[in-house]
Amino acid sequence: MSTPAAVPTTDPTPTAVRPAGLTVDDLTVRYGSTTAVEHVSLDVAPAETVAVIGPSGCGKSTTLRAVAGLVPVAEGAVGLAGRDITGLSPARRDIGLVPQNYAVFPHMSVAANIGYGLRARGTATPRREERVREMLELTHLSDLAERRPDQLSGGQRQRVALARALAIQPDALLLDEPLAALDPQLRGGLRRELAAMLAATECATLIVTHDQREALSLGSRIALLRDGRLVQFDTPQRLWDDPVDAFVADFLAGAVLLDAEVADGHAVTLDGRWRIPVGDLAVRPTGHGAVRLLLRHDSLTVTDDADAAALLAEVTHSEFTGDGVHLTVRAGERLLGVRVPPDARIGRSVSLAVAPGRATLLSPRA
Ligand SMILES: Nc1ncnc2c1ncn2[C@@H]1O[C@H](COP(=O)(O)OP(=O)(O)OP(=O)(O)O)[C@@H](O)[C@H]1O
Repeated sequence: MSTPAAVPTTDPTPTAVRPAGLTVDDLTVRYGSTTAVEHVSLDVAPAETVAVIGPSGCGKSTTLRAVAGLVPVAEGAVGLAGRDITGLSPARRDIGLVPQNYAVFPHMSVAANIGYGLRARGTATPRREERVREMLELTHLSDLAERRPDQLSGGQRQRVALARALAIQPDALLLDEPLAALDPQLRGGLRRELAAMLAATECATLIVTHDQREALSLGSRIALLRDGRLVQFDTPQRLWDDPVDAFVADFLAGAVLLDAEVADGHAVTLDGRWRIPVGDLAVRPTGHGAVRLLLRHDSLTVTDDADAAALLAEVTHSEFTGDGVHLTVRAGERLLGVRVPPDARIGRSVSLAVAPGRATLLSPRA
């Protein structure tokens, strides 16, 4: 197990004026000739949790590392609690970091691990012991205070790392894939526990994950990155309901976003190959013109070949899911998903219709 990241050794900043939480302003980070993060801006209010999400290599960890001061900022600024911390060393940032492998000191007890940052700051023993007790309680580790990390489960070690990061009462908490190393069976329970623990803190929390479910359930807002750039920064609901582009729709919800045109009571899409009666759509257009059609996994059904509004599509893949079969079909250049009952007799092509009220029309994005 690797050694933990540097822990702040200075006294906390006076708390008189602390207007803002964490701000990342036009951040660019380069590793030599590789630009890992490009012009990313986001903010996290005190007591808020923002999830940073995106495909592998999109710059999530780099964003976190730049906020922690572990990689240099090429352009832009990082602010915390009303001060510019861009040029500060990691130790002077009042930030608690839980790195990807939630490293803890293997030779120290749980309690000593949690109290480490406080000791490094010279916090008096009675206050330190009180704070360690509070953190043990918050993370449900009181009974394990004297154990060493190798006597703990993965989930318990993760809680020690979290408790240690929170013990110093940081202004910001950074969590890099906090549940990634855990068994899938453990993750659901720990996700709920983590949400409860984060709700009990006052710090601005930035959590990196590549798990859509984790982001949707833990973040009050989500920053979605692609190729080092911020694609959308919004509430989970708005990302779900109104994705800015097809990438966001697909990444977060496995949904498909098609450009469409409304004319003569139909939404026409896929280069005119599919004319969907607007009465079948969840949101009916008020006028004519360009719209976007959002299709989710339950938006389509297989219909009769004689259905005039049907779209003929070629089946490219079928996957048994227990309660049904998930078909991937090709319509022109686009791949769409449709669920059918397990006993459905499906040939090499299918006729698709919109399940009434299950596909949504969105306004075009500027
Ligand atoms: N130390 C480094 N030196 C050079 N390039 C790096 C370094 N660390 C990361 N990169 C590159 O920067 C880009 C962003 O990497 P980063 O680790 O931030 O992505 P990520 O979104 O966290 O990925 P993952 O989900 O796989 O952990 C990638 O192209 C990566 O290869």
